[in-house]
Amino acid sequence: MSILKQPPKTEKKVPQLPPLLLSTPALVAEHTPCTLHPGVLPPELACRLFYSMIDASRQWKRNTWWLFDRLVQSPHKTSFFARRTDGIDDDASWQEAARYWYNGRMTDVPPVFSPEMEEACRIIEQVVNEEMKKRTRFPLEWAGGVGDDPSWRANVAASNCYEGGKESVGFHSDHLTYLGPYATIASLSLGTRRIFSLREVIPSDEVKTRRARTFNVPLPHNSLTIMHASCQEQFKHSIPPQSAIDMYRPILPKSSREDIEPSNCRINITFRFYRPDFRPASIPRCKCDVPTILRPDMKNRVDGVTDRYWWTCYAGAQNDGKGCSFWQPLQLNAKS
Ligand SMILES: O=C(O)CCC(=O)C(=O)O
Ligand SMILES: [Fe+2]
Repeated sequence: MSILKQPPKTEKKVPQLPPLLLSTPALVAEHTPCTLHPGVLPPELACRLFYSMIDASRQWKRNTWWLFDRLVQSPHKTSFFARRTDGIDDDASWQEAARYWYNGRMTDVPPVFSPEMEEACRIIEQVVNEEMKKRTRFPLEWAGGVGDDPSWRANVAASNCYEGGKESVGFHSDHLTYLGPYATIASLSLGTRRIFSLREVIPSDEVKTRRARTFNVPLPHNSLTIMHASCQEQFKHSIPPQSAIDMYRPILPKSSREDIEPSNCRINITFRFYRPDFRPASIPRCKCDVPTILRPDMKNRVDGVTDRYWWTCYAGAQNDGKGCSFWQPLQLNAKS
């Protein structure tokens, strides 16, 4: 009896797609869960805010954390701010909130928004809420508490300073620990124009049929990028190093006694809304007795209703790389 051999299986190759440059707000909205808003602030305010953040950034620090058995440092400087007028109640809570920005490191009570940040924040809140009205809300998204105002508002901000083209941030999605699922993050760019890269994380059951594409968005001075709900669940983002950058030339001198100095720095301020139902007391602690972090299950996302999130140990980032195996699914009731 002869044995008939099956013909060898030919796996269909999924073509790799070249990076796509998204140079207009319409292209950004078409390909990503983000919107781009050029010239968002009055030019004089954007310039004043740039100068004040550059001055403040002299005190900012590089983030440090343990990656396996190596202590690593962020390739840019960073700072975290609390908006006292709205939100978390006491200094201890603010301190705990800031801790997540510094990879679990305990910090002093964070500084409050400067007058320029406050002025910019009010304008940005309006732009974000107008934009959110045009979009369908996800069931797990913040919809306001009982008797609460459901509009998006910023109660914290995190800021980064990238000096020159080599400073960067690698591909990541932001932790959802205090933001909750389907968060909206408003990201203001000031100074030197840099490229913002976005890449989708393809769910495990689709990797054989499609590939992720990198989208590159140039972010000019005084532009707002809104990372809308689902961006942290579906996409990773980064500011890649660049071999060449254009210097930013402010429209006004820093003071009447000074000349205009071009700058090679980019300041980024992300305005964020820490949800009242994701406050320190409600966040599980792991076996190391450290508050855990909340991550989306990006590879097994489903439909925006039954998506999964995990609380995981974060002690390892500050504890010689040694954490515990704590892992707990987030229990959520979709409000629709
Ligand atoms: O600088 C930027 O535009 C992005 C910063 C960022 O992704 C972050 O701080 O989480
Ligand atoms: Fe980020």
